[in-house]
Amino acid sequence: MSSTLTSIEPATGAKLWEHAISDVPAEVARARNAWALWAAKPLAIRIETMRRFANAVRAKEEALADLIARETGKPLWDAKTEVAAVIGKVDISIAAYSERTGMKRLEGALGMKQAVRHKPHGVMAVLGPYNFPAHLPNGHIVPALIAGNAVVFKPSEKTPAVGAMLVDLYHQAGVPTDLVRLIVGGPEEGRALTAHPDVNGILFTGSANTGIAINKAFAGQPDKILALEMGGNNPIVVWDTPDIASAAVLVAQSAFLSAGQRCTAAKRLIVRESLAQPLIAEIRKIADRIIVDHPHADPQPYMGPVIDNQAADGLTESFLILMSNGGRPIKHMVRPHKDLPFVSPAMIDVTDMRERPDIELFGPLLQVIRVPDFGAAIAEANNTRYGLSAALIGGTPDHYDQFWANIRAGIVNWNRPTNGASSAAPFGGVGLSGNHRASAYYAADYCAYPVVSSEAEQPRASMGVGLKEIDVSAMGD
Ligand SMILES: NC(=O)c1ccc[n+]([C@@H]2O[C@H](COP(=O)([O-])OP(=O)(O)OC[C@H]3O[C@@H](n4cnc5c(N)ncnc54)[C@H](O)[C@@H]3O)[C@@H](O)[C@H]2O)c1
Ligand SMILES: O=CCC[C@H](NC(=O)CCC(=O)O)C(=O)O
Repeated sequence: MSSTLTSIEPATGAKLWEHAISDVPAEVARARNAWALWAAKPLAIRIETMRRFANAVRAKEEALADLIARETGKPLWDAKTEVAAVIGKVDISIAAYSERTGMKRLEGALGMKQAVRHKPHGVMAVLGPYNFPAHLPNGHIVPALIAGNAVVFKPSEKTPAVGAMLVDLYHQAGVPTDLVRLIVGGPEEGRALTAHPDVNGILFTGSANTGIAINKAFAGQPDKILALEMGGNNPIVVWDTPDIASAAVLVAQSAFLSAGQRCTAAKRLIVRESLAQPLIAEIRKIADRIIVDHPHADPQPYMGPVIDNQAADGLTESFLILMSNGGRPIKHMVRPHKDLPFVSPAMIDVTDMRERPDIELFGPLLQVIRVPDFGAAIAEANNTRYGLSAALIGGTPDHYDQFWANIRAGIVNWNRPTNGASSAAPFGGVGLSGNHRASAYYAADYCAYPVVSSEAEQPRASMGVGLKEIDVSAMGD
């Protein structure tokens, strides 16, 4: 067992970063000790510290974007949008805290006064994915800190350097060093956090398999908070539209942005049989023009590599498995460099497959399903255990009403891509995509619990009915 973790640049195979594996109990103890003082600080101080964090990120935005691009392989322009989301998260979380978990006064019958306030849970463990190594963990950490929690943060073992830089930025902004602790490690350290008695909750973003494992590990512990943000097998349905060119662009963006490594990426294109041929031809033209290159290349690429060779091998193998089970290739997945994880965008028609695997193929691989009518399109879209994002392109307002009413997902869009969700809205899915604890604007909800207090300035009271009369004659003078 290695005692260090090494991070590799996907685009070059070069070593990027190395660090000793963390001592999980020691880090949790430091966060636990720092918690009470932070929770007792006025909200205004916690908010001010988060604003300083946003400024600290602004001051280092070039360096952070560069590191994200190098460690994930995503194009530099894509990494810059991730940094913008990190900065934007602060103001959004401040507004969300006051709207969703702020203080409220209620006036009841007979002048009874009640107050609703929120308390932090304690030490929250944040487990991050590799595809958005800064933005998505930050989407748990900022609301957790505003609410008064301490945080132990374990970035993905594939992107620890970005995680380390994020933690440095919190500290530079004045977040106490012991309050946010970096945990360097992999699944073993994730399991140690899950099992630790002093961790009050896990805020997780990652794959459904890992989310389910954590859910099982938490069985019988109703006192622990668990927010699961997991993957998707997201459908994009294209129905009657005169604008095939725009529909094709929306499909290509949904499927191939960030090399398809977004939880909201479209994995299945469901299209009316009569539109299939012209639409597929148009998407193919776009896919043929997509530049796949190093994140810093000039001209700028649309896609970089996927995260590592194992992921690239898994995708090309999946393409072959779909083919050998009846899928008809529309555009093959090609690996231009034998030892590096670059893959080209790929499409396969799986309409005639008897059984389609309902798994998230986390890369630029789009499966096409042709259907005869709108009812069949909705049935196909729902033919998944996941339920994160779904989009309808084209169709009438009636089609959209029907789509919205029948689709089982946390994001249901019309004439917009499946991905690119806003931080200013709730973000989460159902089924294998999440456990009904939406993140983004609703992250405030799982970072604090409500406490209701009935309050009066004096202990004035009466028992009301059901008491014996007082025998006044028996009372002394
Ligand atoms: N819904 C969302 O908001 C969202 C956002 C981004 C990514 N994702 C999903 O994340 C996945 C890609 O990320 P990934 O491959 O890094 O996910 P992953 O599940 O492999 O890892 C996520 C984190 O969990 C840790 N971990 C792994 N096994 C663990 C265990 N048994 N116990 C505790 N922790 C453990 C990892 O070390 C990592 O930090 C995709 O499925 C994607 O759809 C979801
Ligand atoms: O990979 C998963 C996230 C993709 C991204 N979603 C968000 O950024 C949600 C907003 C937030 O968490 O603040 C997308 O939809 O592209």
